[in-house]
Amino acid sequence: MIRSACRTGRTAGTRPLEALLQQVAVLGCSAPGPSSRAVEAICRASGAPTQPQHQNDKHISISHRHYTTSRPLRQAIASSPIAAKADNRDSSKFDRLETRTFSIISHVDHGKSTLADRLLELTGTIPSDGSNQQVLDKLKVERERGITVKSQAVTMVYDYDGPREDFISAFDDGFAPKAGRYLLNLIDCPGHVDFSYEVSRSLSACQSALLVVDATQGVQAQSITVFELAKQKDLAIVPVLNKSDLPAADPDRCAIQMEEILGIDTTLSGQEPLLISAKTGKGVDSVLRALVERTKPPPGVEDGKLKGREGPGFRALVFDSWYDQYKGVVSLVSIADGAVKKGDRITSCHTGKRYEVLSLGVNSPEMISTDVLRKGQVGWIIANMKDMSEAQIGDTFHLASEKVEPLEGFAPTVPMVYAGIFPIETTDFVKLEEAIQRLALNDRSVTVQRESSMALGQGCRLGFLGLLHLDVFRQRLEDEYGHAILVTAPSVPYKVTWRDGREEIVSNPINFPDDSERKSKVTLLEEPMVRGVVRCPEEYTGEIMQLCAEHRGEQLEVSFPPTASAIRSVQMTYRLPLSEIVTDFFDKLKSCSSGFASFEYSEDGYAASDLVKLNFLISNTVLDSLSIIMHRSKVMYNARQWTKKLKDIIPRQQFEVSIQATTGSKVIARETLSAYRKDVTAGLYGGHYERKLKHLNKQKEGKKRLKALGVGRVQIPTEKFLEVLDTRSKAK
Ligand SMILES: Nc1nc2c(ncn2[C@@H]2O[C@H](COP(=O)(O)OP(=O)(O)OP(=O)(O)O)[C@@H](O)[C@H]2O)c(=O)[nH]1
Repeated sequence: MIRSACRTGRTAGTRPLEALLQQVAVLGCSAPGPSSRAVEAICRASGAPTQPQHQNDKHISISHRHYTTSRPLRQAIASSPIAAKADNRDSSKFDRLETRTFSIISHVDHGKSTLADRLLELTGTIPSDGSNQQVLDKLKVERERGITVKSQAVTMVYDYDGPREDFISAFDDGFAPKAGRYLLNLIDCPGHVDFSYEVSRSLSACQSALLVVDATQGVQAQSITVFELAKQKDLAIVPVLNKSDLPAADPDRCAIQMEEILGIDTTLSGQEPLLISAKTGKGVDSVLRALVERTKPPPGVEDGKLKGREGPGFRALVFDSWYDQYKGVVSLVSIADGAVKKGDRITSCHTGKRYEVLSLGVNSPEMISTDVLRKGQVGWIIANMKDMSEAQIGDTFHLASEKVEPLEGFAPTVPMVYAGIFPIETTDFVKLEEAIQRLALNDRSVTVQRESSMALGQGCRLGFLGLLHLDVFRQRLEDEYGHAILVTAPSVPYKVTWRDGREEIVSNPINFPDDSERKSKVTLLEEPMVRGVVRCPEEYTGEIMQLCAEHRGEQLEVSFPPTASAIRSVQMTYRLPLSEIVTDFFDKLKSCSSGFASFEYSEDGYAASDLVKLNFLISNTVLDSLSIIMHRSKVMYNARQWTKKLKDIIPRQQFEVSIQATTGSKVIARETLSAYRKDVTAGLYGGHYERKLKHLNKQKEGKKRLKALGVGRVQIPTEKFLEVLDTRSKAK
């Protein structure tokens, strides 16, 4: 099969199309060039199966490579009338329409993805038979956890029947939309604070934002954060009150909150909240209407008005990119000015490299090829990029023949939580690093650095925006990499001010100053703080206050927010060190409140802190992967706990092993693992007393030598070591 596919690749230009169509069957239906829909149509017409028989069959990917590198084959298929028909049927409806791009933003679980489903159904983008649920949550981890972690863009066509008689423009210039067909680009954003970067990036491509608020819960912490992000980007805000079907819904109270907390004057025309139920679909049509009426057309210069170089030419902002096994590097772009079509030569402002546009199109919700992408559209471009790193998020694409000003990119993110990731088998490092790099290119908020540890070998130190972010990345990595990985306990970025006035952020304990060098080298040590809001039924107040105090929390505020139910709830605001909540805080909170407490946190600067580096020595050699930075008040307890734990897991050796916990040069806890005496004389039966003595003396020598080698010879079984890493984060 390989040989036959290769042959087809080489001689494609001279073979009849029918013969090529047969080959399409082995190429799979998602090859670039003509859209997957077109290839599917060709396959159907030629009686070939539309899916490869075996998705993981190597033969398919090899023949696929020949397909993508063979221009005659690509062109032959692209110019097939069946492909043209299949593509035109879908793509022509997206061209030359008025466009509006909007995001759905909200606090976690307020119903963004459910609303997105209803909007797609209402516009006929997906069937409304209920078979599609959360269509935009495509990742395995999103479906498993029921949360959105990655923004998704989808294009819909909406027939707007014109403003009603009582329509009052929300804009000062009396802007009124015309009746007709509109192209609406929807970007569904994550709700959790750890993914705010995704939200901010997606909002750059939008003109408006649907701010969804759960009418039973009202405005929440993350509603405020995402609202502020949208305001910063100067977007029109369309307030939506969701879950109106629930008896606990209180839209009047929510409207007051929107006024008081967010400053939205809900009595003004164009700002009144829309009351809907995304679950039942009630009122959802008013959302589509409001989007057209309350959003101005996208700014920018149309194609065709650029002659004589009056406009800025074609410019597109890359706001997402990913690697598709079949299609190669795909860039998701928002077209700011002009237009781009298949075959155009484009340049990246970031690298200056030139590419040819091999195919382009929109997501609706699957990838559909179009001939052109125009100003205001959001779509994908496949150019002949070899590597994911060429599709930089925040980059600007322009026509190679023109000179343009790059569009405003995205500010880099600052990680809040760090963790080391290591392969279980040290020889697998290259494979693991490759998988990390690939995933990090798709999630630019992750920072990656190489790290090596004496016990764990070569690995990477990754920075994340929060604990959930770390956990989701770990899961995506395991899915992609296909093996279990080893993640060290999370640490946070500490701030060290050195005597020479230099400020340094240190997240790896290896680089943190020892207690002994503190006086001479360091003037100030600070740790990151968070402002955490705990909400729970009143009966759990005592336990939760105790838990926060144990985690060095300082109480700032206590209030009793109104609730629809009869149970009184309490809301407590604390200032806590971030390091205290990156361990087992959530688990403890859930268990002491029988699962009823919720906790949200946001960054709250740095605070001076008495921090210490705790080291562990096995036979006088530092076990670097166990070093940890912590507050002095916790050092003694942890030192004792872990030296005991280490003693339990290290197998007895032929020599005595000392296990010490130290801060600087001071040993604060110690355990000793006594040697077992190997019976070196066991094989000598009968025998001479002198011969036995000779062997015993030899053993003594060996013991001395082994002891000197220290931890190098103390073999700690990996799974036992993992146990310590795990317990360590729990014990803290
Ligand atoms: N009763 C009722 N439930 C709803 C409604 N809209 C959403 N839900 C439910 O609320 C839960 C969360 O909905 P999602 O659409 O996943 O919320 P989300 O905001 O996308 O969540 P994240 O992406 O994790 O932030 C789901 O169980 C939905 O079925 C509604 O109008 N009425």
